[in-house]
Amino acid sequence: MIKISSLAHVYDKGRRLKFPNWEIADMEQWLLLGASGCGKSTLLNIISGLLKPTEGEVLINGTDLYTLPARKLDRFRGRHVGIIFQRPHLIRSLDVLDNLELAAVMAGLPVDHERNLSLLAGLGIAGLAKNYPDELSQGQLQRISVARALVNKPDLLIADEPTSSLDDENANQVIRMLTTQTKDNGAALIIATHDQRVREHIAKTYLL
Ligand SMILES: Nc1ncnc2c1ncn2[C@@H]1O[C@H](COP(=O)(O)OP(=O)(O)OP(=O)(O)O)[C@@H](O)[C@H]1O
Repeated sequence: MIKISSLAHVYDKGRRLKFPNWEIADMEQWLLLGASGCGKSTLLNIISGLLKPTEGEVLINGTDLYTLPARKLDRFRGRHVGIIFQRPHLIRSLDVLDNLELAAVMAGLPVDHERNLSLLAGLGIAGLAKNYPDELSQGQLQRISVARALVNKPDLLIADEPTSSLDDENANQVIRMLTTQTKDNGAALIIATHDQRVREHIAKTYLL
């Protein structure tokens, strides 16, 4: 279960961004909606352990994220939270499979080669395992980001506008992958989006 309470954040010279309390039960799937600039990416960064909020708490399975020392927090995030950013962040000098394997290594987990290949196959991109990021389209990179976020079987998968660069067919495939893979892995899912195609698939909404 994920719980945020009394959260607020102030960037240098910025206004105070305040976030309503939120409880996400195991395996629940949520949309995070709100107008541009209202703080969706900020909230996702806070929940995923990347940005310490000015006020409030984030509990993931009973662990209060921001009481952990930095190294423990990094490791906790690597094991429990999968993140898909607006733009894919892949290591250019590593091929696709090595990028997936790096996610496990960084979290101190063993590499599961078969699982990584089957994640790629599930997204229809098994043939790209040995390609380098520079050789791939935006849509292919986005699907690889989805696979990489699932490598460590996270409790929570967070996706920030995961379908914005995809055509209908690829968007549908990614939404299906996100919703079914998170269920199969017992993970909760948060998707921040403006994309109507995603809104049709997920019932619960947190509005900022
Ligand atoms: N690193 C930063 N430093 C200072 N201000 C920031 C920073 N990141 C975001 N902000 C400000 O905080 C507010 C919320 O930004 P955020 O990116 O979280 O909104 P958002 O809802 O995700 O927007 P969008 O839908 O356009 O991506 C905005 O006013 C933005 O300018």
